[in-house]
Amino acid sequence: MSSISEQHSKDAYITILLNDDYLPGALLLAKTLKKTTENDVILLIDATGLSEKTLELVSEEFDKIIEIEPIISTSEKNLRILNRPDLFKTLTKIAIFDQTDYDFLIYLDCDVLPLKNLNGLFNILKGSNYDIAACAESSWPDIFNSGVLVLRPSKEIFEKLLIKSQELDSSFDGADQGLLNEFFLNKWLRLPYINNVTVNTNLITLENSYEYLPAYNRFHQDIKVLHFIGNKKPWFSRDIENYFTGNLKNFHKLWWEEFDKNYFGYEAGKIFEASSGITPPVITIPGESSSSLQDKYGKEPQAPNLAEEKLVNTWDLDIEEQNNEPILSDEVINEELPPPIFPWEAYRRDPTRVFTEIPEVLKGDFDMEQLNLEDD
Ligand SMILES: O=c1ccn([C@@H]2O[C@H](COP(=O)(O)OP(=O)(O)O[C@H]3O[C@H](CO)[C@@H](O)[C@H](O)[C@H]3O)[C@@H](O)[C@H]2O)c(=O)[nH]1
Ligand SMILES: [Mn+2]
Repeated sequence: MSSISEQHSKDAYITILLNDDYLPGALLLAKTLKKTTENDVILLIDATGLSEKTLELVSEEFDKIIEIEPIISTSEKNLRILNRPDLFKTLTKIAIFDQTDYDFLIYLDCDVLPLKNLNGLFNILKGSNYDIAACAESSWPDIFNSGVLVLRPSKEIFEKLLIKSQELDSSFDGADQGLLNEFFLNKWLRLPYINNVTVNTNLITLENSYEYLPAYNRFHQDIKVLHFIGNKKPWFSRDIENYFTGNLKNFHKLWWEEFDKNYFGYEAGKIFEASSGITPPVITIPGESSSSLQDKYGKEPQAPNLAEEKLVNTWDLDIEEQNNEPILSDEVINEELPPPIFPWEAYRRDPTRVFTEIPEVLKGDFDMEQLNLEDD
C-alpha cells in the first residue's frame, strides 16, 4: 500500500527543434541524456520547419515527439536589439508548460551539452511554491537564462503565457527568455550556475569581452551543463582552430569529441546532410595532401589543419597527461567498411580527452546537498 506522497512522480527531459539547422545539437543532447537517465526524453517540434530526413533521424533518438504550432515573435524590434532575428520562433518554447502528462520537466536547449547526471533536478520544485527553476543569466543575473529550466507543467500557466505572447512587444528580447522572465519576474528558484554555464559564442576575442576565466579554471570540474549561447553553434563548423576564439576552442572541441563518440561514418554523414546550410565536418587524412583529398572527394577540405598539434591552455593544465595528442588520431579502423563517400567516414577515433570525473558521477545520484539552494 502506498500513499499518494510516496507515489513516484512522472518526470521527463524535454527540448525543442524548430528547423533542420539545430539537428546535430538535438541528437547529441538526446544521446548524452540517455546515458544518464531512464526518464523519457521528449522532443517538441515545429514540423513545418523540419525535413523528412530530420524527422526520421529524431524519431530514432527521442522517446516521444510532440508536434506543436509555432508561436511567432511580436517583437521584431527587440529581436534586432538582441541581434538574433533567427530566434523569431523560440516563443514556441512556452509549450513545455502544456505538457501536463508530466509532473516535472527538465527543459534543455539543443545547444547544451550535459556533462553530468541531472536527474536530481527533478526534485527541486517538489514541495515548493515555485513553478520554475533556472540559472541566472550571466550578463544580467537578476533574470534567468532560459536554456536550462526545471518546471511544473500547468495548463493555467500555459494559457496565460500564450495570451501574453500574442501582445505586441510582449517579450523584451523578442524571444522566449524575455517573455518567461517578465512572467516569472522574482518568482523563480535560482539554481547554481554550474547547471547552465554559458559559453558566449558571439565574442569576437576574449580580450574585448568579459569572461571570468579564473572561475572557469577553479570550477570547471563541477560544470554539469555547458551552453553554447549566441549565433555560432559548435556543429556549424568543425574548424576548431578558427571558428571560435581563445579558450572557447576547448569547448568547441569538447562538443565534437562527444559527437564523435556517438556518431561516425555513414550516420554522421546523414545528420549533416539533413541539417541544411551547415558545413560538414572535414577531416584531414594523415599522409594525404589536400589536393589528393580533393581529387578523391571532389571537395575542398575547409579545415586542413585539424590534425595539427593541440594547443594547451589553462583549461587543460590539470589533465595534461591525457593531452599532448593531436585532435585526430592516425588510427584507421574498420577497413571492411564500404569506401567512404564523405571524408570523415574514413576515420573513426577514440576520444583523446575526457573529463575523468564524469563516469563516476554519472553512476551516482545527484548530490542535493551540493545544490546550496536559496529562496530568492
Ligand atoms: O533556428 C533555431 C533557433 C532555435 N531553436 C531552438 O530554440 C533554442 C533556443 O535558441 P538558441 O539559439 O539556443 O538561443 P541562445 O543562443 O541560447 O540564446 C538565449 O536567448 C534565447 C532567446 O530568448 C533563449 O531561447 C535561449 O535559451 C537563451 O540562452 C535552441 O537551442 C533550439 O532548441 C531551433 O531549433 N532553431
Ligand atoms: Mn541555447
